[in-house]
Amino acid sequence: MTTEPILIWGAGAIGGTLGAYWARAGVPVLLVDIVPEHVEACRTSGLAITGPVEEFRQVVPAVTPQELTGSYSRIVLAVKAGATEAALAALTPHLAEDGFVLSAQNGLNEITIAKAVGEARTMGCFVNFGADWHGPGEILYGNRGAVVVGELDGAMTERAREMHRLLSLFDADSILTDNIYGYLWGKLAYGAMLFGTALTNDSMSANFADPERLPVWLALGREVGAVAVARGVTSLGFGAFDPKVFAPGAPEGPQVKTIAWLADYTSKTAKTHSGIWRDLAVRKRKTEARPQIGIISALGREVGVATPALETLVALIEDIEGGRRPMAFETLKVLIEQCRSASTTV
Ligand SMILES: NC(=O)C1=CN([C@@H]2O[C@H](COP(=O)(O)OP(=O)(O)OC[C@H]3O[C@@H](n4cnc5c(N)ncnc54)[C@H](OP(=O)(O)O)[C@@H]3O)[C@@H](O)[C@H]2O)C=CC1
Ligand SMILES: CC(C)(CO)C(=O)C(=O)O
Repeated sequence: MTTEPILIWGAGAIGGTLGAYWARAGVPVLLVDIVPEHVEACRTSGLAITGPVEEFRQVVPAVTPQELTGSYSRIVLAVKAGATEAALAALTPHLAEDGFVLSAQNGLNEITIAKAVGEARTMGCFVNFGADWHGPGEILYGNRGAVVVGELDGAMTERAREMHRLLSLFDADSILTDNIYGYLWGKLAYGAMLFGTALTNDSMSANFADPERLPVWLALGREVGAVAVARGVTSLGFGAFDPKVFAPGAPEGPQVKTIAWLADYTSKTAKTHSGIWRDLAVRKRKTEARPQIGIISALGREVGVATPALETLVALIEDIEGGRRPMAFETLKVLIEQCRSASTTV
């Protein structure tokens, strides 16, 4: 068994939680993060994991990118999508020739990573557990959620099996898949809806439970579903969320049931609001809207699929980021009205 640490690049909500669990299980880990106070807390007093799943404190070796030396064969990338390129520039000199970067992120960062380090040095991962970085050395682990890993080409390699074994130490229900892009597209359908919930200050669950907002969730699910199908992706989900119900021509009944399930599912977490909401309302910073949601419209255009609701969603999020619109129902209402009138004209 190798004693070389797994490098976790970005030790916030997702990377920090994985790192604390792995370190506690005796897996050698080294966190890399640009927040010096967080790095200092992790390696001295320890990283405190709080919340309903489990509470513990774990010292985890950690460095800033400037302090890092050496070459590593396994790098888990867990920065927000907007930081992916900067992180890749800094990590590539530390990636072994025969090593790989595993993206523990939302969106299709694997495409960017593969361009930077090569497809053969990229592995995909779908993470759907909920966590929030609350301050240096403090992470709320709000709920368990799907963890799925796989090679981009679906091959069942030894290294993918090993990452699955390691991820299973974090969550025993982790899955090894031959269709990681299917899971990533499934999360994009849910993720687009999460961006919609962040247009207001209401919780994810309150958003999904409100019948007035239903046309938005349906339109976003259908647009992502249409692009996925046109690109030949077989989307996969989690729990009772099956993104295939949003495929073109699919009946509305199962779609409505899926949103009702999401209202219930998102009511059972200590992380009541999405990471997007947190970026806007708490961290006061740009979200992953353009790299995570904008890319769906760009990929849709390539195959002749229009995505008007997704485009308006990104514009509204960017208006909030730029201080041009409030985080409030009146902003979501713009999208509700667009989606309502589109569904009556079809
Ligand atoms: N949080 C969640 O519940 C979930 C998140 N995800 C996805 O996981 C990914 C990570 O999100 P999350 O953990 O929430 O984000 P966080 O902001 O909590 O953590 C990212 C950490 O990486 C740091 N960072 C930024 N740029 C760099 C860099 N160049 N090098 C090293 N560290 C850097 C950040 O610092 P700083 O804050 O100063 O930028 C921060 O400490 C995202 O794609 C997100 O959408 C997926 C499922 C659930
Ligand atoms: C809601 C969650 C945690 C997925 O369950 C997420 O992906 C986010 O906050 O962006």
